[in-house]
Amino acid sequence: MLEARAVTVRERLEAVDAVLRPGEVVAICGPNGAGKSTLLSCLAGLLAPDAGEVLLGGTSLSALRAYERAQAIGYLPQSPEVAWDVSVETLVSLGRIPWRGVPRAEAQGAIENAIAAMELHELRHRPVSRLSGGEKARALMARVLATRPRWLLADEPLANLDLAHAATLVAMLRRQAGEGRGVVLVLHDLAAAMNHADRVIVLDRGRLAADGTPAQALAEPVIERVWHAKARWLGEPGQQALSLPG
Ligand SMILES: Nc1ncnc2c1ncn2[C@@H]1O[C@H](COP(=O)(O)OP(=O)(O)OP(=O)(O)O)[C@@H](O)[C@H]1O
Repeated sequence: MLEARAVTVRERLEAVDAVLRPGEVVAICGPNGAGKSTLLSCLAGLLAPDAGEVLLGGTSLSALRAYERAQAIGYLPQSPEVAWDVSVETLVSLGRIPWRGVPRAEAQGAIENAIAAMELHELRHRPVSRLSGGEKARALMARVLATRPRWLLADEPLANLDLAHAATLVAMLRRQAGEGRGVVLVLHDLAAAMNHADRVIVLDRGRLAADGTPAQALAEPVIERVWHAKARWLGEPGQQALSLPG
């Protein structure tokens, strides 16, 4: 389990509690500035809370060594920077850094699976500087997958993807959850959260506003209270769209 216990970051998060379970796809939603990225960074162990703590399997993240944390938790930031202009294949292989000492064949298998999962075969030798925004996003997700972490934390992973690649990514994340990994996604697209998450956490001005099934946490009255929008859900469960008044 990955647990946020009364996590507080000054002026950004106020005593947020959340217990995340393996096998679940959890969406973190909320308006701009609500604290979503801040919470995800705390869960990844990249930002230390001012108060409260994050526990992984009962152990405080701050007590783990950096490589142990990196083996367990894969993190895709909202606007990732790539420091060196390496090829896609090299970038993906950087996901194996936390696992130094693991047999080469196992590492290569993880890299090949990640390249296949993100449909990057044709781009594997291309320098990162010559990728489109969506291609780069897929390459960076493949780097996270190559680590084979128990937890996949991604900030707006669908933002740059076209329809088909977004569907591929959603299916892949569901498979990861089906294999027992925990998947935590910051999503602005409330329909994606409604249709694809098992559970939704809503933040509002640094506080927990709702936590439950998508139907509970993204109910129309919650959307009105948190987003100040009179929206209506249309369509069948699993294929819902959000209609906003013009
Ligand atoms: N490094 C920082 N130092 C101080 N305050 C910050 C920092 N980064 C973000 N903030 C502030 O903390 C609050 C929460 O930011 P955060 O990025 O977590 O929001 P978010 O919900 O992810 O927003 P968005 O949807 O716009 O990406 C915002 O008011 C933001 O201005």
